[in-house]
Amino acid sequence: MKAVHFGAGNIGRGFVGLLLHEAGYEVVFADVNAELIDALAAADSYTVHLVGETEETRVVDGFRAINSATDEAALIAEIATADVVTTAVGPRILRFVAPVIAAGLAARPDDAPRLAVMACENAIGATDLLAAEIADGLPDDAAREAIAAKAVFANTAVDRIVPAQDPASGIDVTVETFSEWVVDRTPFAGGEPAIPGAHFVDDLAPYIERKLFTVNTGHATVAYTGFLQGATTISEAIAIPAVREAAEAALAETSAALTAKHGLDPEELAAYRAKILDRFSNPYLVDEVTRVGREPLRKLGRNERFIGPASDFVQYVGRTPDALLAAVGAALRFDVPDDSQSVELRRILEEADPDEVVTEVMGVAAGEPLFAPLVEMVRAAQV
Ligand SMILES: NC(=O)c1ccc[n+]([C@@H]2O[C@H](COP(=O)([O-])OP(=O)(O)OC[C@H]3O[C@@H](n4cnc5c(N)ncnc54)[C@H](O)[C@@H]3O)[C@@H](O)[C@H]2O)c1
Ligand SMILES: O=P(O)(O)OC[C@@H](O)[C@@H](O)[C@H](O)[C@H](O)CO
Repeated sequence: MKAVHFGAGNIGRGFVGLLLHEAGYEVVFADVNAELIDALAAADSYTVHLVGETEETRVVDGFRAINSATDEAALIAEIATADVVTTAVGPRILRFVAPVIAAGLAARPDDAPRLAVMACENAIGATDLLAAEIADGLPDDAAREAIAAKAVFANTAVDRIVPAQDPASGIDVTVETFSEWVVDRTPFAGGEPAIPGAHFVDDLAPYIERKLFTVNTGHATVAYTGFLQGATTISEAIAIPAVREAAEAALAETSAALTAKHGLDPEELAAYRAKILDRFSNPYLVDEVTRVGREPLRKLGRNERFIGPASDFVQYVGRTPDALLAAVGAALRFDVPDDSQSVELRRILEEADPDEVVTEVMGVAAGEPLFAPLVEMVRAAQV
């Protein structure tokens, strides 16, 4: 069995690549980072260090590595003969990997088993987005039908905290011990790929929303409020009482929305929240607030970790999500010169009208219940 995985970065090596390897796949990493690809190609194996209250190591070997910026022909040939394609490149990058996946699918024999395609990104419907990018790049409906017949696209939710790595550790990766990979079973119609580390479910929506609107809402709240308090890492930030309170309050709102919308059990959600806050406190992980807060414009989007649960809270709980609004206020103050979206956010806040920021950045229209309070948050961040 062979899997082609796009994005040999933190989660690519520390989670998706590891699970595919443990499932018995020969993993072919594809990445545009030449230094990383050269290091992977020159190595026989890399080690994943799982750190927390217990420590373990796992070795990944038998992989290959292809530079997707310079060796497209080799990558197309690999996709044409693979069983699985996964990505962990970031949602904004999916459009750039779509054409080569389309070419690999086109090169697949008509009688080959359908290729399982799963985008492992922090976004609702990331695989749908990838499938749409692939379809948009094709010349006509006949080409779209031919490609659709050769692939099965399944959405997923992936959860494991993998910080930026110390360059001194080379291609080895340090990760937390916790991990969860949930995949929508329905597109496979009974023929899901054999990945023992993945959990196939009939309805992904509650899982992805529970993950994104708890782990990632909490993480981002800790990152943005911690940044404002001068914290450098997530474990440092969550040790500050005001930061922890901000995260607990935001997650109380997201849990209430999840219960009202999906019927999730409040006690189970309380235990899930407690476990997640413990994961953020992991003293063995050095995870910087700048990584967790990266790309604030993406994180302030309509279906993302703040506005998504805030609008569900208004719709299903019927109240104003004050704690989520406060977290949005902190996100609007994220000022990191190395983060191009933070720089762009600062420019937008200097130049744009608050109404425009709410409609354009957050996707909330005038007249929606969240519009006025969000405009107030933007206005306050502009002074
Ligand atoms: N790190 C985590 O804790 C974590 C956990 C769950 C999900 N995720 C999600 O996984 C994705 C990747 O996150 P990460 O933390 O591993 O980031 P990362 O920056 O460590 O890795 C991304 C990799 O993608 C590569 N890349 C960029 N453009 C590419 C292209 N056109 N073709 C091929 N490769 C390309 C980069 O060179 C990099 O190696 C994101 O969507 C993130 O939200 C991350
Ligand atoms: O990857 P992002 O930028 O969407 O979010 C940053 C972190 O919250 C994220 O990478 C978490 O570490 C991860 O989602 C944990 O499963």
